[in-house]
Amino acid sequence: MDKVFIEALEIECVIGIYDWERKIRQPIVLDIEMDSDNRKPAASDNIADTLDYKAISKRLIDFVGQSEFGLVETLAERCCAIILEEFAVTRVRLKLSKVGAVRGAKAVGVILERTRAA
Ligand SMILES: Nc1nc2c(c(=O)[nH]1)N=C([C@H](O)[C@@H](O)CO)CN2
Repeated sequence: MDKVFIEALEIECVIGIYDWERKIRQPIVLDIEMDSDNRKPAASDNIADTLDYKAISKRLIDFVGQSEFGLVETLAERCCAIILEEFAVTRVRLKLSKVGAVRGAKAVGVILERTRAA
C-alpha cells in the first residue's frame, strides 16, 4: 500500500506524570505513516484528491500544543483517533518520541498502529 508520511514533526506541550513536568513545556516528536492510494492524485495532479499532509500536520500541531496529558500513550492514542476520524485514512502508524526524558537515551516513547473501525 502507498503511504503519505510526516517525519519528525516537533511540537511542545505539557506532558508527564511528575509535578515538575506539569509546570513546563517539553518537545515531543511525531513520525506518522498513513495508508493512501497514490494513483488518483497522481492521475489528477489535484490536491483535493490527496491526503493533505500539511492539513494533518496543522491539526496535530494545534491539538498537541494545547494538550496536557500525563502519559505518552494517551497523547499518541488521541493523535491516531484524530487522524482516523477527521481525515480519509484507514490505517495509521504513529511513533511518539519524548526527547531527552530519560538520561542516557536520545528519546523514549510509543509506537502505535491503528485502523479505522468498520
Ligand atoms: N510507558 C510510559 N512510561 C513512562 C511515562 C509514560 O508516559 N509512559 N512517563 C514517564 C515520565 O513522565 C517521564 O517521561 C519523565 O522523565 C515515566 N515513564
